Amino acid sequence: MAQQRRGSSTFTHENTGMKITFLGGGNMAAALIGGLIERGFAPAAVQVIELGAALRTQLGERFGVRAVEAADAAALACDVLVLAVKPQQMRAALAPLAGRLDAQLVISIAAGLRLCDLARWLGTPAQPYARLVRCMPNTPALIGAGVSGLYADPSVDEAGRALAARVMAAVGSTVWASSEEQMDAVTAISGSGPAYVFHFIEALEAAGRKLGFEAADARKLALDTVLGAARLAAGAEDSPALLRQKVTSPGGTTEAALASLATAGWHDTLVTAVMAAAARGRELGAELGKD
Ligand SMILES: NC(=O)C1=CN([C@@H]2O[C@H](COP(=O)(O)OP(=O)(O)OC[C@H]3O[C@@H](n4cnc5c(N)ncnc54)[C@H](OP(=O)(O)O)[C@@H]3O)[C@@H](O)[C@H]2O)C=CC1
Ligand SMILES: O=C(O)[C@@H]1CCC=N1
Repeated sequence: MAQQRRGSSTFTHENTGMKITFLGGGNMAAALIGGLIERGFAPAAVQVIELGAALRTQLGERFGVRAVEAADAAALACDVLVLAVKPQQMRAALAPLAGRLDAQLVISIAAGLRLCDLARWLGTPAQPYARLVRCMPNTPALIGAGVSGLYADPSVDEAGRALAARVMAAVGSTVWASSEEQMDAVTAISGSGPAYVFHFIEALEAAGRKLGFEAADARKLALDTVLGAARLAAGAEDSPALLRQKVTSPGGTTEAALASLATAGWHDTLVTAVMAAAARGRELGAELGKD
């Protein structure tokens, strides 16, 4: 996998001339739109096609973007179309677009769905639409701290690949996958990953409550520990394993906790959980693309 540094340059419609439309305006689209706008992308260059009326109003009020119920000509007059509906909703959502795209770069952020199936659904029987990139972002994109995996259809040219990377780099760091199969692994590690970390924070917070802290203090202790440890690990030359050892005094408190985690099989349980997520991604792709 090739890694890229987090981008932080000003990214406006005026200086890129780029228009971006989202199909689906839910959690992940909102995180990406919020991240792009926060980093200087002009709201006037962003459109959303979203079925839910309440969500359309909310997106308009929150971000100042144009939100429409169906893919009208204005919505499709974009450079980048981001497919951000649930995998199970994708085929039906793409049906009204089939055969209507010409040069737009299509970025799918859907878990599991394979490029070959998206190309079929977006194109015509005679001509699948292959200007497609699979990306897997995560919700910290909302604060510009996401990480995204990308994999482009081999037919996508260098300009198309650079455009996809530019969009995702505006909301965090990027990693190119070397095969499409790796996208299910990215989904399992970093796409779903924030949920594992939030779950860990919940558990640390629950322990704080059990040990007598008020809710606010228990949360602060848990959150600042995760934040500080992640920042330390990100900036350190030492590996996470070495950093862990440096916290663990022989015969001390950390050793007692880590022994308890080892007895519970915590490390292997987490690895198994990530494998289950990757397997579910593969299964979704096979299930939803089978005909
Ligand atoms: N959430 C996450 O952390 C991440 C999600 N993803 C991927 O992002 C995609 C979106 O996930 P998420 O944002 O969580 O899902 P959401 O359900 O929050 O968002 C999807 C939105 O699309 C709407 N929608 C459904 N069908 C259509 C249609 N035909 N036209 C327009 N809008 C439509 C849905 O409306 P309604 O609710 O009424 O159906 C919903 O508001 C998924 O494919 C997921 O795999 C990727 C990375 C991380
Ligand atoms: O749970 C899911 O399927 C999506 C993909 C990665 C994060 N959320």
